[in-house]
Amino acid sequence: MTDFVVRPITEDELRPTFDLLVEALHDRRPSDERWAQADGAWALPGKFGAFAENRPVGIASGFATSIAVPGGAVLPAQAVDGVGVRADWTRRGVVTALMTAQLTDLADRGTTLACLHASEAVIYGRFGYGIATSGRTVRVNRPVQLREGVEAGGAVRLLDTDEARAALPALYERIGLHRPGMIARPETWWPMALSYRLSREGGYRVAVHTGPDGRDDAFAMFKSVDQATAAEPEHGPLLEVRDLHGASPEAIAALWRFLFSIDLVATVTSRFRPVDEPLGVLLTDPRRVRTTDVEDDLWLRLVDVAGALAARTYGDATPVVFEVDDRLLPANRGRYRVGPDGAERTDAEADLRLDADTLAMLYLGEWRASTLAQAGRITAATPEALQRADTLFATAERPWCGTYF
Ligand SMILES: CC(=O)SCCNC(=O)CCNC(=O)[C@H](O)C(C)(C)COP(=O)(O)OP(=O)(O)OC[C@H]1O[C@@H](n2cnc3c(N)ncnc32)[C@H](O)[C@@H]1OP(=O)(O)O
Repeated sequence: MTDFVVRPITEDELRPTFDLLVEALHDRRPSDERWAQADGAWALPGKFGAFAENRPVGIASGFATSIAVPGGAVLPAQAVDGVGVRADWTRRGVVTALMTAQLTDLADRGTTLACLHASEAVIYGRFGYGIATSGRTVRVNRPVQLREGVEAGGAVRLLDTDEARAALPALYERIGLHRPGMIARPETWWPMALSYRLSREGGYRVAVHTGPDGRDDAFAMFKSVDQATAAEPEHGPLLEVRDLHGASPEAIAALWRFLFSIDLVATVTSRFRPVDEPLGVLLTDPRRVRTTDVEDDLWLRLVDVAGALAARTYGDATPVVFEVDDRLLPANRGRYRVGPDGAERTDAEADLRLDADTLAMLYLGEWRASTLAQAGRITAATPEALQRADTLFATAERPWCGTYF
């Protein structure tokens, strides 16, 4: 018997459900001042609550965005930005009911994809989400020297808070969704991201690079973290870089050049960088760059499998027929023929069988079908069908999201 109901939340339930979410994530409820700074970013559309005796016991929140897929198409998507269940209501099916309501609603409204960042990797596979991008943590020990020939043109300037608020949304939009996995940032994303980070407490500063053509083409946020200890009082600060984006590899390299040049810094770190970012090879000594972690980043869910498969491009190989199982959205079940000319439903015999979460892992090009088959996630009629799938789904660049939500 269900002793809770799931429904879209109402205006006066916004703050109680936000409080519930931050407590589930072991954060503190926002003060009135911080809630005001968020400036309506926790908005009504896309939020389902679970209620017992009219009090919230669970929340699944999302906002509408779009996501770039291989080949350059940008598809309608929902970014699921907050899922939490009150501690005294966990393991009673609350999140299952919320995920079912949210995904069914997205399917009814014709949204093609859903995506999220997961607090734990064991939660979302059962709802058809799969790891679709990875992020690398880099640690760079100064001093470093860039190789001759690395872009040195243009200029970098620091923005004050008001300038950053005014400039960054348009700059991100102009840089564009140039890698599969990148998402559009709606207006409501920015206040939540900037208000705290750019405050005195948040401590982040913003650098913008202007290219030789006089146009701004890259930006980064960074903050200094004290590393001095009693034993090492002169240990220089660590520079934590986040949200670094550029319109071209040259613009990104020019911004790294600036960040590596800041005086007194001992170490530069950044989390969730693209796994294939060529940072080490910019330097005369590539060993100065260490990869200290590689983590799952964006989890993807194909809400409309036929629409999603038809929208991306594929490599050159003989077509493969996939049989997809989808427990939560049964309309997606069936066989799909995927080839260099596109993808469509078919009645032909299946070459490969897989679940919705595994298809999501393949979709942006992060994983090879043959690797997933080795892990028992794909059943193949022949090994050769796996090789064809590897070629069809391969992408030139690793997918990357680069936006935290
Ligand atoms: C996108 C984001 O916001 S990510 C943030 C997710 N939120 C958090 O991590 C906050 C803290 N955790 C929570 O709020 C909750 O524990 C949630 C949301 C993770 C899970 O909610 P619940 O209502 O407990 O999940 P529900 O009861 O529907 O469980 C469904 C299944 O998943 C399993 N499951 C759920 N959470 C976990 C977990 N953290 N670890 C292992 N298994 C889990 C359950 O055991 C259950 O399995 P079963 O179907 O085999 O019985």
